[in-house]
Amino acid sequence: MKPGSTVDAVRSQRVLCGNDICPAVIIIKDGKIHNILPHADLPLDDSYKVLDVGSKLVMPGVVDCHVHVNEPGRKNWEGYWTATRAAAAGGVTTIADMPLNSIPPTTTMVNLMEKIQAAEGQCFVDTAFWGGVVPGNQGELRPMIKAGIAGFKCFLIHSGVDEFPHVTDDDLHSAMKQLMGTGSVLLFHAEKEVQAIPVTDEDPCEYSTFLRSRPDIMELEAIRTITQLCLQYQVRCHIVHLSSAQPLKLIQEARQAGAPLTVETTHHYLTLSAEHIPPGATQFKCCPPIRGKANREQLWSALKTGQIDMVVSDHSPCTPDLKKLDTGDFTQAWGGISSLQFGLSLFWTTASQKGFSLSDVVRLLCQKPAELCGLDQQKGSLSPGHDADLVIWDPEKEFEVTESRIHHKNKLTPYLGCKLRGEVCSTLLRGNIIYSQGSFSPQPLGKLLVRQCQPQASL
Ligand SMILES: NC(=O)NC(NC(N)=O)C(=O)[O-]
Ligand SMILES: [Zn+2]
Ligand SMILES: [Zn+2]
Repeated sequence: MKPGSTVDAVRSQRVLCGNDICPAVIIIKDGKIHNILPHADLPLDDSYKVLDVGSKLVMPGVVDCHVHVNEPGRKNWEGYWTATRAAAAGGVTTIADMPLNSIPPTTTMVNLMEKIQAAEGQCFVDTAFWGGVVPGNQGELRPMIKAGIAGFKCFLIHSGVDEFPHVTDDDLHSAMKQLMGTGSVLLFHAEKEVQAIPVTDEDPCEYSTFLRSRPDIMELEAIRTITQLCLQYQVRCHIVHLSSAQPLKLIQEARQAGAPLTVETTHHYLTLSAEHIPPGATQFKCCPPIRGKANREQLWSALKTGQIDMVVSDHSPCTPDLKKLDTGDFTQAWGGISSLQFGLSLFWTTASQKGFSLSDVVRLLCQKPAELCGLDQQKGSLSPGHDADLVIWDPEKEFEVTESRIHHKNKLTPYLGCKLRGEVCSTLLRGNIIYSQGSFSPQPLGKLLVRQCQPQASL
């Protein structure tokens, strides 16, 4: 069946139900999973439009809750049309769009309305939105919660863009007081300036020079602040893109003490390592930085024990010129890595070698991110009543990341030329085929996951 078609049932020899992989037929009604019938050979009424995928694996669509779409304002970095097509091609059926790199940033109701207008009619997958906490916008937080924002993001260090300033401890206390009792969540870019970054005459094209400028202690001290705030206010807090393994003990102690705290890492911290980043390869630059192999293995162990809750892309693209590949100067290049389309395959390629199961993939890439965004009643698992968001893929199939495959707006990614395991065949959004074998539905069928409302005069 071609992209754009709506199906009434999906039949496969391998449907991932809970911890089991079994033959089944997923019955879809009004875009929702109506029922999951065991045994794939069940006869169905002739009127049913059945997508039979043989022995391809069927699992819930990936929920990537850390994506910088950068529209409005920096559509040349990435936009909804290209980002959500890349998502669909990668089996991602829901994204949550970060409040920065767009201009304006999503820090007020008026700006949220502008973002929603920019996203209307552009999305191939469902799109939720994070608001931003910046100095002085505490009066905007509750109205944005009423508008259906998934939660908020703040930075404890320069964010990379001047229009999204980082917060001070005082700003955090003000924001926490607004968020108390709302059930919302505050996400933190957890790096803090703990020592003046020494100006050195080290070679700026050597990755080690950049890595030394962002030591583990910057994450450790930021996370110390976050755990204290989280315990004090009992507001849900989430640490985005954990790179260092050093704060894991602190996080565990805070959670054991009753902090409603979650933490994510990203595909690049689990796949790449500092030892393999060549001089001048600024496509590998991100903040916090990719650290050494030993650290990476500690992140994998923490994933295995549940100390890290989920894995996301932190898709943070820019235009190629901002990556300074001509000079290879890590200190001047944009920090951000593009990987939205390849997260499922990136994760599975290594996870499958480390004893992770396919149900671990669903927990880490679908269920837990859906919970973070408050979408777990409709997204993230194959349960009756959930949206019929499905990814149909072949976990054993190898493929190479080539430019021609990439649907992101800018084709620069550190994964170019990598051989990955796990090729996505088709992606369904509420029972509609939005992607199949390289082609997309003619119409963008994604919904904006906000409650429509008019901007209120900012207080
Ligand atoms: N402004 C950004 O997009 N920053 C992002 N940049 C990265 N991760 O390098 C981030 O998530 O902090
Ligand atoms: Zn960040
Ligand atoms: Zn980010």
